[in-house]
Amino acid sequence: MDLDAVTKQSVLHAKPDGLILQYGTAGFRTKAEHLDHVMFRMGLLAVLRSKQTKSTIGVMVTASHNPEEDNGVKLVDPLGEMLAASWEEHATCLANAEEQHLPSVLVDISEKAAVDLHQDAFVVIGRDTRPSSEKLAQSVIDGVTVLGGQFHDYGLLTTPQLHYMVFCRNSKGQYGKATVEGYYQKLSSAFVELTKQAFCTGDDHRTLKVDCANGIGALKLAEMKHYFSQGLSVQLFNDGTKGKLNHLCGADFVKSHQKPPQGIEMKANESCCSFDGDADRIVYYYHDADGQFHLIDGDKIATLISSFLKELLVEIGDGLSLGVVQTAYANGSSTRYLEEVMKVPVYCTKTGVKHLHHKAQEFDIGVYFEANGHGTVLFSKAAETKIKQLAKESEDEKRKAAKMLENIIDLFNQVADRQVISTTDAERQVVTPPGLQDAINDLVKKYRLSRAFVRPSGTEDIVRVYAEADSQENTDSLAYEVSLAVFQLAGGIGERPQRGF
Ligand SMILES: CC(=O)N[C@H]1[C@@H](OP(=O)(O)O)O[C@H](CO)[C@@H](O)[C@@H]1O
Ligand SMILES: [Mg+2]
Repeated sequence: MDLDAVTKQSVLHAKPDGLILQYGTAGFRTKAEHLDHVMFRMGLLAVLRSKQTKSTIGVMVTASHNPEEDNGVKLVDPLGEMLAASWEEHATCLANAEEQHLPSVLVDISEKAAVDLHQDAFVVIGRDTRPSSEKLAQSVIDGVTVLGGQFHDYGLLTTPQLHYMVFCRNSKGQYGKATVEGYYQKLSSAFVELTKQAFCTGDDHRTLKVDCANGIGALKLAEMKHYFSQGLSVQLFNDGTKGKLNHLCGADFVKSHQKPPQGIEMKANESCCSFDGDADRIVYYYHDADGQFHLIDGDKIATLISSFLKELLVEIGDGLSLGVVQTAYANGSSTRYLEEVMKVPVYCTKTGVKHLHHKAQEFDIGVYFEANGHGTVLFSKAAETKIKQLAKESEDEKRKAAKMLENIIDLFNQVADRQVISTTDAERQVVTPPGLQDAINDLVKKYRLSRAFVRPSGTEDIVRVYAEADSQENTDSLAYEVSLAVFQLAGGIGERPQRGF
């Protein structure tokens, strides 16, 4: 490591004095103007991680569903998963080191993680459409090059595409071609094949209206839609030509307001969906003939996918295990339905794709979704081999089911001070401050079929309050009462929470 060169370059990406940031639920996130040094340093860290794993590492510049003025960065590990937890700590140390300590922190990380500094390093970089992203991606590149790493800058990419590129490169192309065309080809041909197998006659022409949150999803879907042939016609809305990123649109808006985004025309029973700012979330919705809005969020998507998979697994009869992973934000009825009606085991992890992904890897087939629309299905290597074999060798009905599963494998890109509040039990119970959990328990008891919990966000400087109950009115009241308890017992500042916030 040429530490003198690092010190010299770092002056051009100086850390604002006293600024402390945490590698949170999905990397670093804050106002874009505070992130230049973090980007440079994540370039440095990506090189060390690449040397240590002897693999390509990804860096994605995005702040996902957060406002346009924010930005963020996350690292992607060799198999396309989120950065390992032990390296999140290194990331936080490196991002917070004062200028003069930067060289020693780099040496320290290399020693602790037993990085072979003679090894080559390769880093791939992607970014979303935020005005600040291009310059910040250049700072990542500066960090990579000063430590002698090689890189490929993909420029504008969705988060799932960057995960895909990393895995393709590390599987030496076996997973697919590490290009955007490779991505479109792989996923669209699996989709087209599967719809041929699964649809009944009469549904062979489908239209889907897509709210792209005025983000990167619009650019990439505009390219990808030509690959679906005639089986699916895609119409783009909120494509970034007029509106602001994530403003009054996108998956987060639709999920948290439980209403359609602005900028989309919906007729009765038309299928619509929304991405978030980096297109790694999706929620579907429609208006019925009476104008009632119906949301198919992550919980419902997980349920639909699991029931489809379960039918196919029964058909192939091969005893492969199926499990569903959710977070505390999953609606209680979806958990009950999966466990009691579908008889599928359900597990709850902390918020954030990295936690769900990890748990889902324990099954032959692991379905995981956050209620807000992040999710995928993971197939173990053993399950994939069995399915491929059955698709070739077995009898008619079995073979048909196995062939569908084979396409499903390819369809999923398998590659994911508020701190006074601390939590346990997959974030469903408050540990500190004392008294807050008792207060929540008392409030929950007042309502039927109710649940509530609170936790500090890992992407924004806020405390999130979750509530569910038997009616909208009761849910709103419970949410209001819990937020008052938080305000009183966790040292709330500023205005007291208002009813119907
Ligand atoms: C309740 C909620 O939606 N939380 C989101 C949000 O995390 P917070 O730690 O809650 O801010 O952003 C994460 C990254 O996009 C996403 O994984 C997660 O589900
Ligand atoms: Mg996102």
